[in-house]
Amino acid sequence: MNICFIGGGNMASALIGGMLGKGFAATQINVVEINAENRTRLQAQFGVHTMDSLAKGVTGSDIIVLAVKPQQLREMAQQLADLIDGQLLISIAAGIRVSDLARWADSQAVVRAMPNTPALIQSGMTGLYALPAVSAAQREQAQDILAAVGETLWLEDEAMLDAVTAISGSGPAYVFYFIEAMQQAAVKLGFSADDARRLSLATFLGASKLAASSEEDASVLRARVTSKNGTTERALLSMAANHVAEHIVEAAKAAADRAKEMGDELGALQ
Ligand SMILES: NC(=O)C1=CN([C@@H]2O[C@H](COP(=O)(O)OP(=O)(O)OC[C@H]3O[C@@H](n4cnc5c(N)ncnc54)[C@H](O)[C@@H]3O)[C@@H](O)[C@H]2O)C=CC1
Ligand SMILES: O=C(O)[C@@H]1CCC=N1
Repeated sequence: MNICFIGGGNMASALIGGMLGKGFAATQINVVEINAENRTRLQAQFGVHTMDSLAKGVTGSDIIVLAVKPQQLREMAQQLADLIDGQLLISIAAGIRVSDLARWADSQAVVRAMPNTPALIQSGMTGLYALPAVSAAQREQAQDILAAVGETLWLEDEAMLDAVTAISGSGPAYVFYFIEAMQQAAVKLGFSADDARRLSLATFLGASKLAASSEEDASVLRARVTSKNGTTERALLSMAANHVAEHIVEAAKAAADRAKEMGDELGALQ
């Protein structure tokens, strides 16, 4: 299975790094990237073959992963229309609907996926949606690539991919934001930046692993930390008074709305 990435930026790099770590061979992967600096970085970091010509990258590829920005996708897909011959297209662009991509690329063999950057360490989460014309074998190819870098969730309703984008696609940024805030708190309480980083990261890792390995709901695990009239209770009361949970829900809703808005705006282009 030969795979061509078009666009070799942040998300393509995370996917490529994760795939190589899981046993894919660098010789299976071509990357079409217009930026020369990025091509040099990709070659040095992953040993993959890079090029700036779409035609060269696509030749001999079974699967094409579209990893450019949503605003760049239409032009690229329209160029691809003359170059492809039944290869599976996997788009990871936020918001862009499969029907629009199928129209631009003049192909029905299209899967829309929403991965996330922890794919780099095979700890990703990807939502997937396939057009009805995608064969079972092609669905399996998409599954093989994305399952290599983490968990997958196939959706029956494409609109739910905007929600996946808001939760797991953008989600790592929310978690990093919380880690940053914890580090700031630790520094304010007197720790060096290094110790603040250690304390915050170990706490996130430990709590995440505990939540993932437990049958209990997060609310139950939270209650076990929270002694009556103790320190945690004081912190959680402060968070509740500041409506932290509601703000997080609102933020994720804003992300989902933005995904839909991008789909509407960019999909309206012929
Ligand atoms: N960064 C993230 O966490 C996630 C991003 N995505 C999606 O992945 C896509 C890429 O996002 P990033 O990697 O963050 O962006 P990025 O800007 O890091 O990467 C895009 C790359 O495409 C290249 N490029 C632009 N036009 C090109 C063309 N015509 N031919 C070849 N290369 C071209 C750019 O030089 C750049 O290196 C977006 O559509 C985004 O919605 C999806 C999930 C998560
Ligand atoms: O911010 C974005 O638009 C992309 C999609 C999900 C994560 N990054």
